[in-house]
Amino acid sequence: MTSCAPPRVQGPSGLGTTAARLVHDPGYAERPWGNGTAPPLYVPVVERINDALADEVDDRLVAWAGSCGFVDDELVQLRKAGFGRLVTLAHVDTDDPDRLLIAAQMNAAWWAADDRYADDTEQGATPTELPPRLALVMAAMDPVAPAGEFSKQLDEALRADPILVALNSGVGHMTRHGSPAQVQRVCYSTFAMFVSWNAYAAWRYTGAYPPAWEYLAARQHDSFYTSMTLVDIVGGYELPANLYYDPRVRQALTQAGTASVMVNDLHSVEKDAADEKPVCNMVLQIAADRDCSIEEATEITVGLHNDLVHDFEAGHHALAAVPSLELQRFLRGVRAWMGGGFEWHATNPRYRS
Ligand SMILES: CC(C)=CCC/C(C)=C(\C)COP(=O)(O)OP(=O)(O)O
Repeated sequence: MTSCAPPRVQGPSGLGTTAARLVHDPGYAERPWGNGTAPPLYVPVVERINDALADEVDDRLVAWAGSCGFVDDELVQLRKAGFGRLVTLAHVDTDDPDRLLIAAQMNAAWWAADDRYADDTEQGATPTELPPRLALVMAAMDPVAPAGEFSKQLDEALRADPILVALNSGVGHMTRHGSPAQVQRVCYSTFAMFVSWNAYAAWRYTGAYPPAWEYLAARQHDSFYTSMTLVDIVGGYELPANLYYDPRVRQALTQAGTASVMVNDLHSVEKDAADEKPVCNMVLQIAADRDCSIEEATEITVGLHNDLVHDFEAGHHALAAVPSLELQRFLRGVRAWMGGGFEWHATNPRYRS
């Protein structure tokens, strides 16, 4: 019997991968951030800044959000957040605003769910309501099979909340551009992310916050890995599932996703600490664990971030030997996402205290 599975990854490993650290790759740079007092972050360089394209995507995003039921100040805040700008910085292998809109819609909707259901007490997030809300999000993203009289009430619930409408609509748009395997990849990494959100909710509810190692393990699934699942759909090609899930590729992608979300934690310390139920954050968990200052915990988090990026870089170099154009394009796309994600956080009003 012949197999139609793509070849398993067999790039070099071992010494060659660590040697990559010794050679400076011009695709990366040390960048100052925040008020400039913390050590610099080692990040991929930004490959594209195109404000006109970003504005176009943001215009389309805000019009779409209005059609999902977001109103007035919510639309103003959405525009200000600049998710169109984020995806234009991060997804550099297309200039097509309709494809970029897929990523803008999904990121805006994920962020809205995160703020309103999980993190932001002022916006109505409560730990005890989170799990059932997330169960409905899953139904909005991955249609529940028709169930006679029970479907009517479900449909009403899915239409009653703009976040659910947005996630349903965003997946619909993604489905028009991506294959079934790609779409389910996005859905299931979102659902894994929700397990971490539920863990944070339990920690915030009991007040028994996790040690840094446990938070970091949860953060791997609640990271920009989820955003990076969109790289090939937005780019207009498909990385086959058996390459996407190859352990060495997966490790590189989780390193990239976690590194990028450490950039978020570094920029969010004040915002996360200020909530009446403080939001888990690597800097805050390290400071609590080690009874050290925020400055020291920041330095440790920067070190962790930089190690993750160096490890991604080494893994990327090792995987360069794999004869798959899609894999090479995807890894370049993930590298670009990290660079664009850094630029967005460093320049976004959401993270300015
Ligand atoms: C993939 C994605 C955008 C998921 C939503 C969850 C999310 C907003 C992040 C992974 C970013 O982390 P965090 O919730 O800490 O973000 P803010 O600091 O509130 O911007």
